Amino acid sequence: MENVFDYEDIQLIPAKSIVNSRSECDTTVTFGGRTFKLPVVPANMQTIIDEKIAIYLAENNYFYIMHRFQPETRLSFVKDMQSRGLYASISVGVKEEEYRFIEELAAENLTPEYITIDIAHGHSNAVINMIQHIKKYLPSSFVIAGNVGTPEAVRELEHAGADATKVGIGPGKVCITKIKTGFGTGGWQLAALRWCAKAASKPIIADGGIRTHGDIAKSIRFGAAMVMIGSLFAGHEESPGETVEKDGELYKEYFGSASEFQKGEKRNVEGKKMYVKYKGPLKDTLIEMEQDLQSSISYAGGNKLSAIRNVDYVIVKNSIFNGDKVY
Ligand SMILES: NC(=O)C1=CN([C@@H]2O[C@H](COP(=O)(O)OP(=O)(O)OC[C@H]3O[C@@H](n4cnc5c(N)ncnc54)[C@H](OP(=O)(O)O)[C@@H]3O)[C@@H](O)[C@H]2O)C=CC1
Ligand SMILES: Nc1nc2c(ncn2[C@@H]2O[C@H](COP(=O)(O)O)[C@@H](O)[C@H]2O)c(=O)[nH]1
Repeated sequence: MENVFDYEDIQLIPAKSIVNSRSECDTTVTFGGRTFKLPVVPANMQTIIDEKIAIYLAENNYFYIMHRFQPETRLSFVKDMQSRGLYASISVGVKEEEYRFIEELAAENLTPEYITIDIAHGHSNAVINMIQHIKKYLPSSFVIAGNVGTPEAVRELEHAGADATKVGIGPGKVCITKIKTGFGTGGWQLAALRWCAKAASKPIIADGGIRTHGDIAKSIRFGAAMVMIGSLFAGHEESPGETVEKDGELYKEYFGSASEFQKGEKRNVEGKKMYVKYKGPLKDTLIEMEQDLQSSISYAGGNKLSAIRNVDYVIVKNSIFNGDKVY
């Protein structure tokens, strides 16, 4: 493939501003029939989201996807969210018991508004069958399928009935797939996103590898409708991970969904654990993300997110950071 690059190799080129203040720029996005404040979703991982955070995000018009690692709580989670008048957005895997879970939801007349099929190698018959099963039992759920890293995979999952696909195999901060298997989009996630987006006829979620708020704008430029983020959302006051103190500083744990910490065993491990500096309240990060994205929109010469989609860009061969630290 020609033109392989990643987030840090790209700079978007400014266009004449049409706003008098960045606060005029609208960062909202419509995804699956609902409008959200930001085109951003915290990763559906156990150290990133729990029920309390899901409620906060839904109540404040942010998109969320609950993880699938406490399967016994999912049915009551859907009930609880919907009885509060909130949307329900859950994850499933592809094992046999997940088929029964979908049937159970249908039998109880519970239709989650969003269902994400969350497996490592989403270009598979296992995912295609699960998409079709969900569409048969819960036809009005919006189905997100992944993860994938090629246009063929996007087309096949869309053709099977997926309403959106999630792109990113191996670019994550706690991912070791690239090292353990030699495969994935790690190191060229942004180019893979562009490649997949050209083939897509439905929305794409860019998943993994976001290290700065500017990377959100770059994802939008290269075809993402939504951006899934793990590490930037780890380490908050509300984050579910364990908090530890080291040399007088607070840190919180962040581990991969395919790590031995998640799995409880050392089989097919493709994730690791790290400690992230304590960041304070989640609300502050969401506000900063919104302000930074408003600024991105203004540099794009517009007042809506869509302005970013058309900007020119350059590939900066030696990395935009020139050895600087991000913060
Ligand atoms: N985005 C990414 O880069 C990655 C994300 N993850 C995350 O880790 C979690 C666990 O993922 P996963 O292991 O898929 O989930 P599961 O452990 O639930 O596995 C799902 C099913 O797919 C099978 N499977 C898994 N990997 C492959 C493969 N490469 N080829 C064929 N079959 C496969 C598994 O069987 P068996 O275990 O017997 O092979 C199992 O039956 C998820 O949350 C996922 O998102 C993991 C790796 C990469
Ligand atoms: N290869 C692995 N990828 C994983 C694992 N757990 C989660 N993930 C993926 O990472 C992103 C988050 O990436 P970040 O760069 O924003 O931190 C997440 O959404 C998953 O797709 C894992 O164990 N192995």
